[in-house]
Amino acid sequence: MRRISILGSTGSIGVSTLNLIEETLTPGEDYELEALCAGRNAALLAEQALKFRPRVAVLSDASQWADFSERMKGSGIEIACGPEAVEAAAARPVDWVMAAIVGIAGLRPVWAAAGTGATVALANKESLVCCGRSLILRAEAAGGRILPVDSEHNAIFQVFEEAERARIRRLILTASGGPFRGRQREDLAHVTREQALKHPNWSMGAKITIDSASLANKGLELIEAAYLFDMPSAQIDVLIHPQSVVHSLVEYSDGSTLAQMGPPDMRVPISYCLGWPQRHSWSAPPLDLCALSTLTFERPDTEAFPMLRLAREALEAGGLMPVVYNAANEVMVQAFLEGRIGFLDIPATVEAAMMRAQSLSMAFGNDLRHDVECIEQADAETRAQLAVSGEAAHWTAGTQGQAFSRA
Ligand SMILES: NC(=O)C1=CN([C@@H]2O[C@H](COP(=O)(O)OP(=O)(O)OC[C@H]3O[C@@H](n4cnc5c(N)ncnc54)[C@H](OP(=O)(O)O)[C@@H]3O)[C@@H](O)[C@H]2O)C=CC1
Ligand SMILES: CC(=O)[C@@H](O)[C@H](O)COP(=O)(O)O
Ligand SMILES: [Mn+2]
Repeated sequence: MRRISILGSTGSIGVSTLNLIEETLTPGEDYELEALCAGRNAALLAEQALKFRPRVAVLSDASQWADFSERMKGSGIEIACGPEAVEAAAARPVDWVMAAIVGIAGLRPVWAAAGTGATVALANKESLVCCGRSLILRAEAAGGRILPVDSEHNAIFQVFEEAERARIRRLILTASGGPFRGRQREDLAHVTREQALKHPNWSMGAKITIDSASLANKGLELIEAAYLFDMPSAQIDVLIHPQSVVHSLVEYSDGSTLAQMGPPDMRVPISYCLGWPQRHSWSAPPLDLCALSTLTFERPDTEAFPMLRLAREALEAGGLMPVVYNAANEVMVQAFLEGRIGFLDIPATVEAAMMRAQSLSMAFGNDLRHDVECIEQADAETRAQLAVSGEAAHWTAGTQGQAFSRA
């Protein structure tokens, strides 16, 4: 019997995880649910809690608390509210946690879960990008481990032979290219929120979908891969693969390149994490190779999509620069989703934030002992500066096309 918690249960990954659990595991026999946590969707969290009956259900957003507690009245399930309650729920001892809160809001809960010794199925890439290897070391020190849910990293994890590490030439991350693949930079100035939210292959939450459109998602994934697999930037490549069937590859020095393939369905990597170290059977849709037309690969255009180049620069700068990259991106994605800025303001502002961080020397050094407080400080400082500067308006003036340079 395994004890399971799901952080971010009302989101795209959270719902898929609950669907898989419902299909393949028997409550009370195979698993019991410890915690379900969500942000502000009181109706869905209450529905999930009443159906799956966790020990505790936690909503972060206090403005939805009255609605949530009303829906949970008489259920006998412990309920709680606020970010601290989410963190406390994540710290409860369990065997397996799905970490699927979006963005930096996942940082403290992921850090807490990693400290319990649980197996943490990590979807929340932003927390790993900010923590670096310290998150992995924390999980291992507590007797647990981090398993990658992100489809590319899950693919690499499936074909990465640790004993052959010295003979791994490079990791190749695949990227769909998003809805604007093939466009020139100038064509991106006036793209709309609705266009950016139309991912060609995957159905996902809004933030990651915008990240896919700007290639910031692949940028975050580049950093994620470096930390997860302890590989230098120079040994990680990105290729555009518009079909999203080959989820990533590992090239060995004997000429073999191993790939993991599958339909673009997150239940595949989630089930791998759920079953690990065994495979987990479910009604998985088969990959119909004959129905595929062609599988194509091309180099990414980092002129039109600078977020990939900036992520590599953040990774190579080290220290807290990935925190700056992530924080500035989160602020700008939210502003774009709210219609306050244009698409090209995202990379321009992230680049400006990184240049500022570099000039303040706030983000340098390769000290991997990041603790949550220093990450939060760098995150808050980046956000505060963007707010003071009126986001894009001030930041982008005069910085278009200027290269971020390493010290
Ligand atoms: N969707 C996908 O296919 C993939 C997602 N990922 C990663 O997984 C993570 C989740 O993505 P996705 O499921 O698409 O996102 P969604 O936007 O669909 O879901 C986000 C989840 O986080 C919850 N949440 C938001 N803020 C808080 C908070 N402050 N405290 C607690 N919970 C909060 C939301 O709750 P509520 O809705 O109630 O507000 C929701 O449950 C992201 O980091 C993403 O990059 C990685 C690979 C693929
Ligand atoms: C499903 C998944 O893992 C996403 O991160 C996906 O990779 C997004 O697609 P892009 O390749 O377009 O970023
Ligand atoms: Mn991915």
